[in-house]
Amino acid sequence: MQLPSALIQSLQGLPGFNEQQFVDIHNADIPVTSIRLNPAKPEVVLQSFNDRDINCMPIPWTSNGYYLSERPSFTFDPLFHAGTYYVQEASSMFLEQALQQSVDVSNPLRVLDLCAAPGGKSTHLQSLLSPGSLLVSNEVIRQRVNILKDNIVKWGSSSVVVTNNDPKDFSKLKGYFDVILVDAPCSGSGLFRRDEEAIDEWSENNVVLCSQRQQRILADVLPALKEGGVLIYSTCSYSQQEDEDIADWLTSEFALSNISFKIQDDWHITEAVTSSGNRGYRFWPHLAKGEGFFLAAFQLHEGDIYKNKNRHAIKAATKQLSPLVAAWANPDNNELIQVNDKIYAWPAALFGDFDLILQHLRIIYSGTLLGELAHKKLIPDHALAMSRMVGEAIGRTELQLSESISYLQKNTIENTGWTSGWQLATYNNHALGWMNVLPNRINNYYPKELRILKQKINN
Ligand SMILES: C[S@@+](CC[C@H](N)C(=O)[O-])C[C@H]1O[C@@H](n2cnc3c(N)ncnc32)[C@H](O)[C@@H]1O
Repeated sequence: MQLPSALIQSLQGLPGFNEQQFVDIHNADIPVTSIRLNPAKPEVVLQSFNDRDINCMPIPWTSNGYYLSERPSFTFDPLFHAGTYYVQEASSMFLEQALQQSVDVSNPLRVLDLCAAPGGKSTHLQSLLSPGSLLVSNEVIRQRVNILKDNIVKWGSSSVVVTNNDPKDFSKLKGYFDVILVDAPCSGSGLFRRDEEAIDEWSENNVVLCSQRQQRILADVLPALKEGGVLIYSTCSYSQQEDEDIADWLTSEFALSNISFKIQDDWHITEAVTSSGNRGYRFWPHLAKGEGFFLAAFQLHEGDIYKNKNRHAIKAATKQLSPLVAAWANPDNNELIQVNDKIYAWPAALFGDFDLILQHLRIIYSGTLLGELAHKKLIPDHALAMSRMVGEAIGRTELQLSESISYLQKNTIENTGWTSGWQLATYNNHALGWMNVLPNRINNYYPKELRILKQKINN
């Protein structure tokens, strides 16, 4: 098995990582088969395996999980189809510790499993929740919902709703869930032992794309978490960008605090401490008996979920920029900000909201673009001409109808003795845009993309 060298490189120095042991275990071909029993169905399963000389060894971090000494044909086992057990990777059953150590499961809870297909963690959650609890088991990809539904049906509880929604749809259920599990789609390095083809699909670029998608999914679903509620995040990737970095991003962007768990030494789970001091739990296949897995949990504080509402991502630079802008604009009640060479005016009263939106959404335009800096001078933007902020000292030249049309067609305009310098072209006293009148010509600054393309009214 040829593991991606860029992956190996990126894991150097992580607690618990040992290159030789990691490579060896991937090449050792020791399949780990594990099942989780359904406590709601009478326990005949272990006996049936024993009858077939298959040993069942308890998985230490879960109450109903067992390693099997060999892999039987599940397809031809009626007990499998009867939903008496689920074939599930052992590491991911650590979810049980995360849930039981972070919430009181003896209370009825509303739980969302956001990325649920094919249903391993949803069936596990069903077994862990007390009567009166609700589990919403969601899968966004339509083709994967049926397998999820079939597994939920097999598990036999009636307090589950299976949904097929995009994460952001859940923001309508504001503050509704006590627990949200995001078992996120990821680059899948933790499953290389089971799925060798995944190695070819792995790339550093995909790790970056996955981590961006994980952030989007989390940001979309978080409004549905109740104050004091618990978010459990997991992946089957070893990459820090999808694990530790996401944990740090969550606690820096949202009013979440990290929850740490008690783990026993003989479980051989590695505690990953992030650069912000958050704790996550990583399963290395050369240490713990299972596949690669990472889990971290968080609790939402009371109050606004967006922690950084007052910690601006962007800083107002009103004082520094005012002298430069003063000749052009009168941005009273606005703060001035600079993004690269562009200078914007943002309404002072909305500064915090603009800043918050900027951090979470893909903004195309905001406030008023006053202009762009070139050689320490401001070149005014069309948006300023269209605003009510143009400074009173700015010259204005009233155009006739035909001149106005010609200006809007972005044609060259003859200088018929107009005052020189930057000024607004107006029609009926309404600003059309900027022009710069030079001794021998007029530069027409009407935006090219807005220009009237037709040359004559009737053609
Ligand atoms: C790691 S798998 C979930 C495994 C499942 N929790 C289990 O234990 O059986 C991730 C799931 O996320 C779903 N997914 C993919 N893209 C998604 C997105 N943009 N938003 C939410 N879920 C997504 C995938 O279809 C997949 O079912």
